[in-house]
Formats: sequence, C-alpha cells, structure tokens
Amino acid sequence: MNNLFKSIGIWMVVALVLMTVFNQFNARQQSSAQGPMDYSEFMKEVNQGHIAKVTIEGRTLKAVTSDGKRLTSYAPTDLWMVSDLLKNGVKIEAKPEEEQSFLMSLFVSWFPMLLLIGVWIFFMRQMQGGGKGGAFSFGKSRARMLDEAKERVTFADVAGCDEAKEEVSELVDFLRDPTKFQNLGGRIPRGVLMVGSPGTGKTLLAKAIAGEAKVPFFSISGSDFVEMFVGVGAARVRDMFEQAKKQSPCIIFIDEIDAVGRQRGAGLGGGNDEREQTLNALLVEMDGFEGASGVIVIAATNRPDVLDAALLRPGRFDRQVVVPLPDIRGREQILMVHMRKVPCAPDVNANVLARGTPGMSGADLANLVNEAALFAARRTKRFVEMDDFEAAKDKIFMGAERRSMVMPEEERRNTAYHESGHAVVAKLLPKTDPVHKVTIIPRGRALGLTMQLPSEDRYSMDKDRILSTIAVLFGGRIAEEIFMNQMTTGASNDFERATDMARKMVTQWGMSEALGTMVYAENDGEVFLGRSVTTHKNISETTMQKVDAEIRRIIDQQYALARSLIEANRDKMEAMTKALLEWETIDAEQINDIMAGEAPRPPKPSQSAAANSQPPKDTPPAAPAATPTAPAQET
Ligand SMILES: Nc1ncnc2c1ncn2[C@@H]1O[C@H](COP(=O)(O)OP(=O)(O)OP(=O)(O)O)[C@@H](O)[C@H]1O
Ligand SMILES: [Zn+2]
Repeated sequence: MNNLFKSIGIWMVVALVLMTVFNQFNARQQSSAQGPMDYSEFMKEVNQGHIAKVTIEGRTLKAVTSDGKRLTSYAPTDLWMVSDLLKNGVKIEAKPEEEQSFLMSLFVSWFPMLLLIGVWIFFMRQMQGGGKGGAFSFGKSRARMLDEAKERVTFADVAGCDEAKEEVSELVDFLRDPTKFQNLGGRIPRGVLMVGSPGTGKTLLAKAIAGEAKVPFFSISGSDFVEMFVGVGAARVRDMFEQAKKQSPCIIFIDEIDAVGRQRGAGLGGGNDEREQTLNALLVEMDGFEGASGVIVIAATNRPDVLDAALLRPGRFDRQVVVPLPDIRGREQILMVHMRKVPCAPDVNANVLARGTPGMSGADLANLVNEAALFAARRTKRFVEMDDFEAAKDKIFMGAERRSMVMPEEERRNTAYHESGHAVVAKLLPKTDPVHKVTIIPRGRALGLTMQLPSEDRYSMDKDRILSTIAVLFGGRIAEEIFMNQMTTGASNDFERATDMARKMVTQWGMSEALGTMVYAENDGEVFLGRSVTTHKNISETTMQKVDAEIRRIIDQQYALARSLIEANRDKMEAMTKALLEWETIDAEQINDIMAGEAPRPPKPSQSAAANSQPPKDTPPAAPAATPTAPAQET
C-alpha cells in the first residue's frame, strides 16, 4: 500500500510541475504577440485620441491606432471603459471570446490532471491483475527479483575485494548444483553476513554470486520489514521464504539487516514488538529450511556489533564476509571497471586517481567517474580527460564551485588570509598531510578551502598527527586576527572540529596523561532522532571538570603553537595571500615555491581551463560559511 501512495505522490508532483509549465507557456503565448499594454497606459492612449478602433474579445482588448499600429491590452472590469472609448470617438466592436480558444485553454489546463488520472487507472489495473509480472508476483513480501537478462552482474564487475570474492566462491559452486556439492561432502551454507561500510559493494557482490551461479536473486531491505502494524513484517518474512523455495536454488539478499536484527529488548523505550516478531519469524525460517533446499540468505550490514546474537548462531548467519574499503590498488581496479563504461582520453591515469582518493568507497569511485563524464559532457568534449576527473574529485571532496557568488573585496582578502593561515601551518608542522590545493573560490558551504590529501592509506591516527591537525585548524582564525585584525564566523566550523578532536583525545582515545587511558564516553550504537547518541558513563563531577580542563589545555597549547608559526612567517603569509587573490586557486607546486621563499610559478593552463567552465546558476546565498580543511579523517 505504501508503494501505491508513494507512486500517487510522485504523479501528483509530476502533474503539478506540468501544470505550472503549461500555465507559463500559456501566459507566454498570450503575451508574446505584441506585448500587451497596461490598461491605464492604454486608456491614456485612448484619451489622447491615438486609438481609432477597439475590438473587445472577452477581456482582451485589440486596438488599432490612428496610424495603423496594432495594440493589445487586458481590460479589468471597468464600467467606464466603454463610455471613455465612445467619448474619444473610438470605433468599438465586440466579439464573444473565441469559443475554440476557450475549449483549448480548458483542455490545456486540465491535461496534466487527465494524464494523472489515466496513469492512476493504469496502475490500479496492474495491481488488480497482480500475480503476473515480476515485481508483483512477490507482492506480499515486497522482495524484488533481479531481472537476470538485463542486469546480470559477474565477479568481473566487482573489483578490489579479492579476499571477499574468494570467500564467496564456494557459494557459487553450491548454487550451481546443490546436490552434487552435498555429495562431495561440502558443508551446506545457509546464511552469510556481509559486513562493510556503506558503498563498499556488498549488494554488488551478492548480485555477482547470483550472476555467476545463474540463479534468481531476490532482494529486500531490512527496513521494508519494519511496519506500523504488528505482524505484517513477520508475514512478509514467511511469504518471502515461501516464494524463494519455489525458485530454488536462489539467493535472498537482505540489505540493512540491522533494521530488523538489532538486539531484542534494546533500544529507546524498551523493545519493539513488531521488530521482534519479525526477527523471530526470520530466525524460525532460517532454522526451518533444509540446506538442500538450495536457498542461501545473504544479509548486509555495516553495524554487525548491534545484531542480535541469535542471528549469528550456527545454522543461521554463521559466516561473515568482510567487504572492506578498497586500498589504493583496489581503488585503481574499481576505477578501471567503471572507466570502461565511458570513453576516456589516453592521458587518464587510474593509478594517480587512486592515489588521490583515499577513503573513498566503491560507490564513491563510481560516482567520481560519473561526475567526470558529466564535466566532460558540459565542456562538449568527446573524451573524458584527466582534468575532468580532477574537477570531479574536487567537487566530491569540496562541494561544487560557486563562481557566480560575488564576494566583496574585503571578504576575499579575509578568506585568502584565512586559507593561507591553514596552509602555512600545515606546511610547517610535522605529521601533517601534504597540502594539495588552496582556493578562495566558494564551494559548497565554504568560502574557501585548504585541501590536504594523505599520501598513503591510513587506518588510524597517532597523537602527534591529531595535535598537528588541531593547530592547522586554528591557523585560519589566527591569520584573520593578525592580518585583518578581525574575527569572522568563517572559522566556526574549524573550531568545532578542533574542539571535537581534542574532546575525543581525552574522552575516547585515551591520549591524555592527566586522565589516562580510560574511556569516558561511549557510543552505544543507538540512533535517536537521526543522531547517534553518546552517553556519558557515570563519572563524577570532579572528573568532568578535569576532562574539561584537559581539553582546554590541549586547545590552548595548539592555538599558541599555530600563532607563533604564523607570526614567524609573515612574509610567506603575505606571498600566499597575494597569489590567492591573483589566481584564486594555487596548487602544491606553487605552494612549495612560496614556502621556499621564491616567486610562485604561474598556474598551469588546465587550471584556467577549469576556470572557464560555466558557473552553476541559481545557487542559494551562503550560509554562515565554514572553511573545512580536509576531507574528514577519522579513525
Ligand atoms: N568493489 C566494487 N567494484 C566495482 N564497483 C563498485 C564496488 N563497490 C561499489 N561499487 C559501485 O558502487 C555501487 C553501490 O555499491 P553497493 O550498493 O553494492 O554498495 P553496498 O555496500 O551495498 O552499500 P550499502 O551498504 O549502502 O547498501 C555499485 O553499484 C557499483 O557501481
Ligand atoms: Zn578554516
């Protein structure tokens, strides 16, 4: 039912949009003829005796001036109009408003409505006739069957997770011929839990298993089971297994299993009856079917820690396959898989791109290729070139450029000093990531950006690195204070991130000598109103005060460090600010020149080519601007 309402909603919106467009179009047509005149303007002409003849068609006035020109105007209900016209000796002709045009306009304004009704009827028919077509035959459980012919995925489409592929290859053998597999003494798999961050290709891998084994693939999301009414989810689970058994061997894929599979009795306000019933139904079904039935259930989650232990017991999801974020080689392979789908110029180098995209998931990389192709298309190129990829990467890391935003000169200068402050501190401190680019072109919500990219994959951060990062974050505001003698809101996000890091150092990462290696806060995995909830363990008031004092100390220390670095390097600050004001974006090489005390080399041509791309139109005005320094790096 939900789906039905959704589709009606969508069609309503479509209809509304169409109506607006049609109305616009209509209005445009009426006005485009000669540009109608204001009524008062028109009456002035009449009273000056310039009008010879008027034809009144409904509320449209068509007039001919004494020197033969044609005018139109639109009459309000003005009782004096006719008498005014007569007084000035204008010849009047009245026509009924053209019937055909009236019908026409009626049709035009109602057409979207009719379309909507038509579509609705079509859908209702489809629903009633259910039991045929693919998606509807599985109606009750809402699981959707993959159209094998159209979207067959193979292992070749999944790149950069060879271990995971290896682990699941046994499933393929089983699905190809369940009985033979059994005769050979293989242990019959039932449930597999795929664990990994969002976008790492869990769904893709599950589809590839089905594709390799050439078996049907049913997919459903855990959240589809969670319904308002108690018992619906459980019924759906039973229905799904029934359908799957009929199609066996096959795969059932349950995405986001944590939506149903959370620990029972947990959660805010105690347990959730409906979810528990659904989970119980799932457990019963998994116990109930014989392995030989040839149904394999694959579930995906990025929070295996919150799952109910009963789900992980032998005979259920007893096998875990970890699908990790790709490393540099993995990213290169994933990029190559997706680059095959777009025409790439010979200068495109997947290895360089892989190096510059640490932390990106498979889905992010697919998106990167897609964005690059869009950039190339916008610049009417026939091939996607390396600088399209660079532009796409910048857009993903830093948000879309907003060149249309006009910045007052004072604010540009302020931003230039702010970013130079980040960059100079980053260049001078040890254990900081290389500065890749500094720009004062507004992007996303930021007025400017200093972009640092790690030179290698990193899986954790050590204390010195975190301290340096905090100092770099403070660099921006300190530069504003010293050189512009002012403080702006642009630094608020920097402060937030710096404080957050300092707090985590003390309360979560055990990096403070004064408080030792104890965890003072924990994230219990519950999500409340869309935020994850951090609960403080029972700690005393005095400890709380110590924690605060320690955070304060870390912050003050790093602030002082950044300040002394900037004070001691005023010349470099001035040089970098000048370069930024002139070129708006400077790259790593130019920054190195400046830091070496030399004049920066001029920008490369590709940079200015990027500068010529069209600015996005209609961007909303800046929110209180933030100036992030680097893509968030967290352990
Ligand atoms: N290893 C990979 N190789 C090739 N493409 C990938 C890979 N990982 C992800 N992708 C691309 O990203 C898209 C989304 O990935 P997918 O939906 O499989 O991720 P997921 O792990 O299931 O994410 P979620 O947890 O959000 O459901 C895929 O359709 C594919 O285009
Ligand atoms: Zn900043």
